[in-house]
Amino acid sequence: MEKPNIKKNDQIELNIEDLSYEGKGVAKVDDFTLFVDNALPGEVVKATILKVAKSYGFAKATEIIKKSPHRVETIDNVYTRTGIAPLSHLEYSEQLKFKQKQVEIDFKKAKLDIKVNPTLGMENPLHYRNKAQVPVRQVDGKLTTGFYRRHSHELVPMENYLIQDPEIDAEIVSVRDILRKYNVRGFDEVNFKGQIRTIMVRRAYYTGEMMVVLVSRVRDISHYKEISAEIMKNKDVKSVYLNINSKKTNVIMGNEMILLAGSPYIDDKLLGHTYRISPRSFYQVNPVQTQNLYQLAIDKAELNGSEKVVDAYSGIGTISLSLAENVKHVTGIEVIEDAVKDAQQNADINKIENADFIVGKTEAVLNDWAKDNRKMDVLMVDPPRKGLANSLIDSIKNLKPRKMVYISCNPATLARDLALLSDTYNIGEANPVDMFPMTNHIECVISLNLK
Ligand SMILES: C[S@@+](CC[C@H](N)C(=O)[O-])C[C@H]1O[C@@H](n2cnc3c(N)ncnc32)[C@H](O)[C@@H]1O
Repeated sequence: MEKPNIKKNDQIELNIEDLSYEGKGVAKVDDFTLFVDNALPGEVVKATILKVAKSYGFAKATEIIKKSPHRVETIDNVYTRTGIAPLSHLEYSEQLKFKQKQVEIDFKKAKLDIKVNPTLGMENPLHYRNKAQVPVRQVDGKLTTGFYRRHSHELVPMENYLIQDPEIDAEIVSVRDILRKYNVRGFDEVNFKGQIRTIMVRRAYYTGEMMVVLVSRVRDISHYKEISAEIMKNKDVKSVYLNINSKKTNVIMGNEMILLAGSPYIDDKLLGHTYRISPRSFYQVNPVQTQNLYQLAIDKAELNGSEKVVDAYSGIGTISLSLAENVKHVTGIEVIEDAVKDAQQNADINKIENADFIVGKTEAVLNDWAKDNRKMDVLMVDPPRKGLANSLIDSIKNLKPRKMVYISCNPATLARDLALLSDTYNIGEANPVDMFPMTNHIECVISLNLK
C-alpha cells in the first residue's frame, strides 16, 4: 500500500465509508486508511490530519459537509472529544446494530458460522453507570473535576457526564466544592505535585447507598476529619475512604485504603439478592442490564435443579448466587482474594448454603479438577477482555461439562475461544447485550452444548 501525500495538520475532505470497532469513522485516501473522530458512515467531512503512521492514520472531523441521517445533533461534542461517550453522536438504534455487526465481523474472521441476534438495548440508554472514577487536576488555581480529552491526560472540566447516575454527578460536584473549601489541591501530573488524583463514587442502584473514595498522591490527611464529616452530611453517603497512590502510574488506586468515615462497604440488590460491595470489588456498572444479562445467561444454561455448576471468574459471586436456587451446587472461582471473601459473605447474607468459592486462577483450578477427574455439569465463564487461557480450553475438553455459557466483554477473544472449542461443542446463537450504551464496548452471551 502506497502512503499518500498527506501530513499532520493538513486539511482534507473525506468520504466516510464505515465505523471502526472503536467507533471512529473509516475513510480511504487511495488505499490508505484514515480513522476519523466524530464522523459517521455516509458522511462527507472536512478533517484535520492528526497523525500519519506507516499503514494508517488518524484525523478529526472539523466540519460535516454531508450529514448522516443517524447523527444525533443535540449531544455536546465534549462527550465524543473526551471519550466518555464516544458513540453518543450516533442514534441509539444504530449503536445496537453496530454492536451486532461487530460480533458478526469477529465471528466471520474466526471462520465461525454462528447466528448473532439483535443487541438487547436499554429503554433509557443514558445516566446508567453506577460508578464514576473522575480525574482531578488544578485548573486556573482551582481543584477541578472532569474527564480526559481523548488520547491524552489533559482535563476537560465537566459536571454532567451523560452516562453516569445523575446523583453521582451531583456528588462529584459536592465533593469537589468541599475539597476546594479546605484548599486541597488537585494533582499536577507533569510536575508530580498536588494531592487528589481521582474521585471515585459508587451508588447502589436499588438501595441508593453511596461510597466515596478520594485517591491522593500524598498521605497528608490533616483536614480529612472535617472533609469526610462534610461529605457524610449527604445522608445517602454511607462510606468515605482515602486511598493513597504515590506512584507515577496510570493505575487509579494505590495499595493503602483508609476508611475515613462510615461503613467499610455499601449494599446493593440484584435479582432479589443483597450484595456487599467494597471499594475494590468488581461490580457490573450497568445495574439494569446486569439483571438482563444474568437472566439470559441463566436461561441459556437450561437448569433443572440437579446440576453441579462452576461459575468461573466469579467476582463477588453475583452470578453464582443468582443461579444457586436453580441448581444442586455452585462453585465460584475467582483470582482476587477479597472478592472471594465478599462472595462468601454474600452467600451468608442471602442464606445460600449450596455455594462455595475458591481463590485461584480458573486455568489452574480446573487443571487440578481435570487431573482429579472431578465432574461438573455446567460451566459458566465470564472472563476479562483477554478471554480464556489456552490451558483452560484443554482442561475444559478433558472435563467435558455438558453445557457451557460464555459471557464475554470482548467479541474478538470470544470468537477465538469459540473456534478452539468448536471441535468439542455445538455453539448456540449469540446474544449481544448493551451493557455500555454510548460507548463502543460490547458484551455478548452464548451457550455451548457438548457434541
Ligand atoms: C468480567 S469480571 C466478571 C465478574 C462477575 N462474574 C460479575 O459479573 O460481576 C471478571 C472477573 O475475573 C477475575 N479474574 C481475572 N482473571 C482471572 C483468572 N485467571 N481466574 C479467575 N478469575 C479471574 C477478575 O478479578 C474479575 O472479578
